[in-house]
Amino acid sequence: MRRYRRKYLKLAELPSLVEISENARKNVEKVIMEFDLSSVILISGRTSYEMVGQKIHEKISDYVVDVFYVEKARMEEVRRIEFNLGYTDVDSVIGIGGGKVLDVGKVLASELNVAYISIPTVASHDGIASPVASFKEENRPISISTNPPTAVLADLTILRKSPVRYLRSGYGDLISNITAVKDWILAKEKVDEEYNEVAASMAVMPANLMLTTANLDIGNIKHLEMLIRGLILSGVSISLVGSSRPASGAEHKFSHALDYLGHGNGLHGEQVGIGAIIMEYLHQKHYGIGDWERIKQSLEKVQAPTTAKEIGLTREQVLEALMFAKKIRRKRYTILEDVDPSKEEFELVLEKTGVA
Ligand SMILES: NC(=O)C1=CN([C@@H]2O[C@H](COP(=O)(O)OP(=O)(O)OC[C@H]3O[C@@H](n4cnc5c(N)ncnc54)[C@H](OP(=O)(O)O)[C@@H]3O)[C@@H](O)[C@H]2O)C=CC1
Ligand SMILES: O=C(CO)COP(=O)(O)O
Ligand SMILES: [Zn+2]
Repeated sequence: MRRYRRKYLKLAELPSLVEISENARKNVEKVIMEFDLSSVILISGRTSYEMVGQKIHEKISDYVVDVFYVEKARMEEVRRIEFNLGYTDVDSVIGIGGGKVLDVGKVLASELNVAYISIPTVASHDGIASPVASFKEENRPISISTNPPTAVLADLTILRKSPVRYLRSGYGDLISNITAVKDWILAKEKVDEEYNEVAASMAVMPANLMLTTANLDIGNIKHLEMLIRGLILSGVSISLVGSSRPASGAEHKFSHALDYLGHGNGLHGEQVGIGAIIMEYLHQKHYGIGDWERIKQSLEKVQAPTTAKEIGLTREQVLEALMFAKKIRRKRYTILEDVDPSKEEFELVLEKTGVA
């Protein structure tokens, strides 16, 4: 009898409202009113509050019942806020900040079962609109499933002024969807995994669009808008299938391995960008599909790192992480499971691609 495989077939919960504009920050009160909210918890970081949050807070102070600063991406922060809230009536959480703040806000809103408004002040990965939070517990990275944000307000004026290293990281996370989706197709073909064409297209098309954009410059408002739209679509593709499958393949296993081993100083998107060069090379070599040089050149174009050294990694550490990556999330079938590359093969890939 045929196995029931439709694990992704369920009613997807998606953000109800997404605004990407140069003035999105000015529409927070409008959104609060649209969703008929009255008791807002504001979550921010010290810097993001000073740079962005304070002004928004002043405008919506009638609705805000409490403000919390997030220091760490940990469950302990969620518990601290919940403890301080006690039995306060809350109908929404607004997160204003980087990934750390947005992830804590996401978990908090999910636990309180209230609306969540995500206002990114840096865009370093697709977590700005996804139902995934990434915490570090006892020095180990873990991915937690949450509800997706109810609304995402991405203000291009704020993001254009944010530190460019984070935008470059966001670019790496978007580009990494190219190898993530190749791995998903591989899993469909080799182990009959359920595949969702709509989610795959949402994840990979914006990445391909960026790869083919002439004179790519993420400081240019139009290109920045494409990047942010791509990251949001990537997050929504995850919501659509209830799994990070469309945006996380072998290149993410490599990044998780680096985090797990505590190697280097790269941001998530920097690590998966380099991972994408390596995995694209392997796809090209073993199945004749892909163009690793195009991925490398596009990362270079936005000045994102393409070598191990740039993110504080030695060749040995990269090799260790690549071998360790095979042990991460074994059920997610990727090129690592299909080819099971040896250390010698990885050494060759690092040399050929110039990664290390
Ligand atoms: N959910 C997901 O899918 C994923 C989540 N992650 C997680 O996300 C986190 C990393 O997120 P990331 O955004 O890279 O880093 P952070 O959230 O740490 O934010 C980056 C830094 O920039 C500061 N900052 C924020 N906004 C501005 C601004 N507009 N101008 C200047 N400085 C600013 C922050 O200060 P302050 O905090 O004081 O405001 C912080 O020091 C990690 O916890 C990681 O595990 C990583 C990958 C995927
Ligand atoms: O980073 C992510 C997608 O870009 C989330 O993926 P993970 O489920 O691998 O943490
Ligand atoms: Zn990612």
